[in-house]
Amino acid sequence: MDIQFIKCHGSGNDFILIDELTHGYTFTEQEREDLSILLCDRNDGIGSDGILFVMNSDKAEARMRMFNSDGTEAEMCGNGLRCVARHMLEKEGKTHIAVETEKAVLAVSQVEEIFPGIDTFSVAIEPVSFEPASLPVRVDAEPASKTTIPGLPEHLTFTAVSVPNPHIVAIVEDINQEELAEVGEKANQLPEVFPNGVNVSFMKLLEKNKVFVQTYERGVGLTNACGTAMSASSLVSTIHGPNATSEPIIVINKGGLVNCVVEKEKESFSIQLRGNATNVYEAVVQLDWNTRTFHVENRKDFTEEQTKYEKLEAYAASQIGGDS
Ligand SMILES: N[C@@H](CCC[C@H](N)C(=O)O)C(=O)O
Repeated sequence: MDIQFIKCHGSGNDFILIDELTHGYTFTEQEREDLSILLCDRNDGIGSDGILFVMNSDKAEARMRMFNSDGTEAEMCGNGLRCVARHMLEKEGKTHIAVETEKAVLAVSQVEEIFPGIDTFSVAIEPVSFEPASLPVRVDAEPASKTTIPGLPEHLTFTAVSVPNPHIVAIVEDINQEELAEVGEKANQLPEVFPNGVNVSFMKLLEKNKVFVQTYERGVGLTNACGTAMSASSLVSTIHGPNATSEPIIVINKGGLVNCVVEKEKESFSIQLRGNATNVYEAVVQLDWNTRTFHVENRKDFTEEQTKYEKLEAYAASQIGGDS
């Protein structure tokens, strides 16, 4: 079978985008899981943090399903949704549309550049909930806000929030990547606390409305950036940190930067996540389903986009010079 795909990224969180809608692919659930494990492999596959499947929707211009590199499906993916938004906006020739995700139909649009030369896309991150059952998380504190978590190091306090995939965020003085990896792994081996697993982020407050976030992603491990984690962290920084709602919060990450705007209406929160959606190359996977072997053909690189993105990357790196 030939499968056309686009290799793309949001803040260096990289994906294989497969448009089932346009190409008329009809994968089974098992095939989507198998494709994710096979193609995302960084040693023997194409290598990526996950696969974005673009599908038909009765409620919106398209539906996005996101599978992590271990083959598990996530409720939501912020960086991935920007890539799907770009793909669909270009396809439809529009500046704003809606995309169906597992828990909500979300508005996506092209907006003002967050960095010179970087086409920028904004996606709504909702529903947002601190309700422990929404992650779920099982701890004594309800909601789990700035609390220690049994099984995780006692010097760290976490706030748990679903956006709507599950996140815990700790505000730290300095980000220790090795510790984040250990805590992330451990948190995902605590089914009595996190029955569905959890994405774990460390956030360093850099200055008012500017933070640095790194994430251990459920189903993947440490990634360059996680869009929903940066959204969840921005929200936490308005509650337990100095940052403001209704103003852009710059989130520096290992792969670049994004802006998050946290909106509060009565007791409800929603977040706008704004950032790049960069195409790296497009190609075709020639896959033998029987032997589970494949090779990639007809690769076309989007070199100009990469060059522009390198400037953003260099700027972001300069903002976190001393951190791991
Ligand atoms: N990197 C994504 C989130 C992907 C899903 C996550 N690993 C999960 O299992 O919840 C993002 O940009 O939000």
